[in-house]
Amino acid sequence: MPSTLSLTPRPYRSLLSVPAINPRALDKVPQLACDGVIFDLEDSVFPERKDEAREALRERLPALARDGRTRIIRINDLSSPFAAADLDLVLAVRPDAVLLPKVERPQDILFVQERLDTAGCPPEVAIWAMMETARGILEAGAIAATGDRAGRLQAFVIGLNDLRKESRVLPRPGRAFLVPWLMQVVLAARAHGLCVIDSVFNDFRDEDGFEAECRQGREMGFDGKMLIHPVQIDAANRAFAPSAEEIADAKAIAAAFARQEAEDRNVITLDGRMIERLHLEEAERLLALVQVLENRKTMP
Ligand SMILES: CC(C)(COP(=O)(O)OP(=O)(O)OC[C@H]1O[C@@H](n2cnc3c(N)ncnc32)[C@H](O)[C@@H]1OP(=O)(O)O)[C@@H](O)C(=O)NCCC(=O)NCCSC(=O)C[C@H](O)C(=O)O
Ligand SMILES: [Mg+2]
Repeated sequence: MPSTLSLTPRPYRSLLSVPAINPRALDKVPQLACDGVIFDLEDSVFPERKDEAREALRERLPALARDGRTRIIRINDLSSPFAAADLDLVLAVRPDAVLLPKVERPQDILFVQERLDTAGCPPEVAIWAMMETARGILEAGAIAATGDRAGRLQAFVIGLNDLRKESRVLPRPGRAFLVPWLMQVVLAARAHGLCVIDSVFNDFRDEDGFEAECRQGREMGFDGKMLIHPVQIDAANRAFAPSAEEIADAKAIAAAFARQEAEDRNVITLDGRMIERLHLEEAERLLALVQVLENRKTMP
């Protein structure tokens, strides 16, 4: 059974990583138009400053991004000396999700799930997993399956910096040699009803390169992209939102199936194309997302 959490149409077009140690970056969060914020305790925080970063989040997170945007805390990996205190923080401030880096085995998810469950953490606090090691990619299906039967796992996030480092695949436009692994993660996620977020793009001044990678990510089926800099937000929001053509097509499909003559039919013709009820389900999912995005625009 796919996770029920993932069936809620919540937009994840743009998830900005904000170093928990950087107060000026934290100050910017309320003004940013990203769909979610990943408050980072891992790679962007020097080991000697982990306590300070945790304290900043303990103090500031309750007031940050309370406007419906997703609040995620990325903790340090479970084998590090920092993970226990990071999890204590998660239990104290209860973000929408805790993001685990370098997940390699189902047990990594189950360990954190057990910790949250036994501490009485509400089921709405989800677990997200970074897929960024060779073992993690090879085990993607088994890891995704931990989200079944109302497990807390809700999303995968790709981490290409770590994956390139370990695999030694060179960074190249088009990511040709990485695409099979990325698609393996997308497929594993979808098989178990999870969301799936594409990797960061490091060269934040390269607008064309970033837009091309967002387009590619959308075509590959990702729900959105993890970002490192505010300048990347608008392009990601555009690329991962349904286009005007897609919205018009979804509305036409919904209207065609709403006609009386389609009432007892599973297959109809629309503009010379075969349309089945599965296309209606796709159209309804897309229109529900559009509605959520519209509502967000009108929020104060
Ligand atoms: C990459 C950066 C270090 C660049 O910082 P900087 O040189 O300071 O950029 P700018 O001068 O252009 O900044 C302009 C103002 O914007 C604010 N800013 C910058 N980035 C952010 C941000 N992420 N969130 C909020 N605000 C931000 C700056 O503070 C400037 O404002 P002001 O100080 O008032 O002048 C920097 O962008 C950065 O630290 N980015 C995030 C780094 C990070 O989170 N890394 C971890 C995620 S990457 C990852 O997960 C890799 C993955 O694991 C994998 O394996 O692939
Ligand atoms: Mg990483």
